[in-house]
Amino acid sequence: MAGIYAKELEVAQLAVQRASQLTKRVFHEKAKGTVSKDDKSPVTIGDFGAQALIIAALQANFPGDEIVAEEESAQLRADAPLRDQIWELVRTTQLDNVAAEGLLGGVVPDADAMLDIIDKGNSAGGARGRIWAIDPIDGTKGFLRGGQYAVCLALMVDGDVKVGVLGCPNLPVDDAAPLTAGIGANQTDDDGRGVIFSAVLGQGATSRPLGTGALLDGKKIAMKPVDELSSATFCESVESGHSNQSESAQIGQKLGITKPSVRMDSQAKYGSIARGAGDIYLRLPTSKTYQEKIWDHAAGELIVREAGGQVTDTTGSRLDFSVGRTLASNRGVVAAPAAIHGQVLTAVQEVLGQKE
Ligand SMILES: Nc1ncnc2c1ncn2[C@@H]1O[C@H](COP(=O)(O)O)[C@@H](OP(=O)(O)O)[C@H]1O
Ligand SMILES: [Mg+2]
Ligand SMILES: [Mg+2]
Ligand SMILES: [Mg+2]
Repeated sequence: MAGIYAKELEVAQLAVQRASQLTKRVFHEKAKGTVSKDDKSPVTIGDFGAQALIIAALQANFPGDEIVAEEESAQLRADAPLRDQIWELVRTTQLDNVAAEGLLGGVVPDADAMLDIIDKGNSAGGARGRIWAIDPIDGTKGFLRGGQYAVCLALMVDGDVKVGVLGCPNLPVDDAAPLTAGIGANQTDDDGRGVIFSAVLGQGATSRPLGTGALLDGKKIAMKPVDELSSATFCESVESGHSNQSESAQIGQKLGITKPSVRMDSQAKYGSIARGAGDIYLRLPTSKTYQEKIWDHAAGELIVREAGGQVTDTTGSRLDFSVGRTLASNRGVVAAPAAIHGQVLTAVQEVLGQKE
């Protein structure tokens, strides 16, 4: 039965699959064409190329939709060699499935068209209409370090996330493979790796092997029931600048969790807890001013909720994707199975309350 948003889901999965093929090529190269953005964060030819391929696919299918994407082309317009490197990747990355490649609209006409396509991701977001959120590489620092990263795409309608897709090239295909401390470093996308997580609001969440052609069969995923909170696995960012790791350690202690946190980059954390490979994801603000970006959370948040989880910020409010390009009304993220989310949130608030 083709459900509501069936076409959006299919196009989104194929677009993420194709963009992941591009990022995988760059992942294996020593020189990843890294440049520094205004905020000093890194961006690579993989980020720009993946964004171009995803937007091209969306425009071929949903030309009236708005797009909020992380990257913009300004730096490439001032750097022809960098632009050409990206164009070469974009021009030569296709799905081996001809029908799927056709559905995505085929090859972008030329390098200038590619720059314009990248800039189609400049929507201001908001509470009205159909808006896609794209993070072409989430966890760019992990991507550069050889850790986890994710290609992320979500559709919001009137400010609500309806469809979410995450491509995680370096995660094991096996949903049952538990998170271990090593999963955030020295990763590969060799055989047995690469998974797409997807969800449609009200229709549950699935995982399927990433593959390179027609979409492979998906399996329903669900969060693992946590009988004993003390044996739960919690995950957080590798980057101490992105999430306060000393507070999360105190929260873990309060909950009686003895295992150290699993640190991994990107929304691979959301996908991993959604399939029960881990249990809790904490993202604790490191500054009073930083606003989380909608593309860093939209897909993962839906996937976790559709797998039986609850996701709030540290004040207990649902994440509000309707207020623009950032989650301006939220602070941090607390994601856990619905049955224990309240307990986790209480511990979070006790620890954060101490520093007020
Ligand atoms: N001070 C900060 N606090 C929280 N998140 C931050 C941050 N500075 C950057 N980020 C975001 O953290 C994301 C990565 O998350 P994680 O640490 O979980 O891997 C980055 O996404 P990109 O890698 O797409 O730029 C970036 O948007
Ligand atoms: Mg970035
Ligand atoms: Mg990101
Ligand atoms: Mg990114």
